[in-house]
Amino acid sequence: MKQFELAVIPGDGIGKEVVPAALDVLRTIAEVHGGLKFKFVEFPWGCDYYVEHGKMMPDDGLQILQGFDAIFLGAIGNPHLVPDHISLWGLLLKIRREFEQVINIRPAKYFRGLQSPLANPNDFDLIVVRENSEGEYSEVGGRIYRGSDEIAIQNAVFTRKGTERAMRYAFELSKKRRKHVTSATKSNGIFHTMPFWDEVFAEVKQDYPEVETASYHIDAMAAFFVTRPHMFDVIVASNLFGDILTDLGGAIMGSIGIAPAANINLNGKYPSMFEPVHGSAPDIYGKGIANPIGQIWTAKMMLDHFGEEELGSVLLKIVEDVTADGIKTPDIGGKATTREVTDEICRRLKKLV
Ligand SMILES: NC(=O)C1=CN([C@@H]2O[C@H](COP(=O)(O)OP(=O)(O)OC[C@H]3O[C@@H](n4cnc5c(N)ncnc54)[C@H](O)[C@@H]3O)[C@@H](O)[C@H]2O)C=CC1
Ligand SMILES: CC(=O)C(=O)O
Ligand SMILES: [K+]
Ligand SMILES: [Mn+2]
Repeated sequence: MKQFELAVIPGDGIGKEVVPAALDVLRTIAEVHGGLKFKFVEFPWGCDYYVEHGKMMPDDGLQILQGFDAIFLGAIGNPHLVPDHISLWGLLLKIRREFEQVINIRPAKYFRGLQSPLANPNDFDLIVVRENSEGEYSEVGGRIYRGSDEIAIQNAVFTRKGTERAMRYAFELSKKRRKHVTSATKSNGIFHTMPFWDEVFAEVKQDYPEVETASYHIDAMAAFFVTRPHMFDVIVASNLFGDILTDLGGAIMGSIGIAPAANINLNGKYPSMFEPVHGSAPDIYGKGIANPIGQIWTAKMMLDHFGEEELGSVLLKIVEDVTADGIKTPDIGGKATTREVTDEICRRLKKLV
C-alpha cells in the first residue's frame, strides 16, 4: 500500500469550493486503485485567518508543512479583507520561495467538449515552464515621499542559476514531448535582465542540439497564443511573463477555471505544491458554480508527480468525457454546479472497478 500525506490549504473564496471537490475525486481514485491511500490534513490558513490572527499562517507554518509529501492548495486572496500583495506574499509566495519550488509548470491544450474562443484552436497542446522563485516578483525596491513627489522602485532579480535552471528544465521536458522550446523575452524594452535572459538561453540550447528553439518578445507571443497556439510545445518564461501567458492559456482552452499548475521543488528538500492557475474568484464565490476542473487537473499533476501517471491519464480522460457530454459549469457554457460535475467524475471513476 502506497500512502501519501497531503497538507490541504483550501485558502480563500472558491478555493473552499473546488478543493473539497478535488479531495472527493482523490478519495475515489484511492478506492478505485486499491493500493493507494491519501491522508489529508487541512489547514484553515488564508485571509479569514489573517483577520483573526494578524498573519496569513502561523509562525511555524512552514515547519508544519515541511513533513508532508505534497501541498494541495486552492487559491489565496480576499481583497475586501487583506490587500492582495500582503495575502499572496504571506502565504502562497512564501511557500513557493521558502520551499524552493523553483519551477511552475502549467499545461494548456485543446480540451474536448470545450468551446475555445479561438476560431482555429487546431489541437494546440503546450506547456509553460515558469521560473517560480525570482524575476519580476521580488521584494527588492521601495517607496519614498508621499503625494505628488512619490517614487516607487521595483527591482527584478534574475540570477544565472535560476534562469539556467528553468531553461534546462524546459529542454529536458521537451525531450519527452515534441522537442521544441520557445523562450519568452522582452529584450527590446527591458535593458538588462532580458538581454541576459537571451544570452543564457543561447548558451543552454547548445547542450540540446536535438531540440528546436524559437524566441519571441512577450507581446508578440501573447498575440500568437491567440492566432496560432499550435506552434508552441514547451515555453520557458520568467515569473511575470509565465503568469500572464498561463491565464491566457486557460482562456484559449475555454476558461481559466480549468487550468492547472504544479510548483515543483527540484532538490527534494521540501514538498511540491499543486494548485489551479486561477485565484479565489470573489465574483462567483458562494454560488456553488466554480469550475472544479482546474483543481482536479492539478490533482492529476500530483498523481504524475507521485509516479501514478497511468491513473492520472485515466482521470483526465474521464474529465474530458464528462465535459464533452455537456456536464459543465457556467463558465464553460453549462448549467451544472461544482458538485454535479464532481459527482459525475466520481461516478465514472467508480465504474472502472
Ligand atoms: N494562485 C493564487 O492563489 C492566485 C490568487 N489570486 C487572487 O485571487 C483574487 C481574485 O483575483 P482575480 O484577478 O479576479 O483572478 P481569478 O482567477 O480569481 O478570477 C478571474 C476571473 O475568472 C473567473 N474564474 C476563476 N476561476 C474560476 C473557476 N474555477 N470557475 C469559474 N470561473 C472562474 C472568475 O470568476 C473571474 O471572473 C485576488 O485576491 C488575487 O490576488 C489571483 C491569481 C492567482
Ligand atoms: C499570483 C498569481 O497570479 C499566480 O501565481 O498565478
Ligand atoms: K491558485
Ligand atoms: Mn496568475
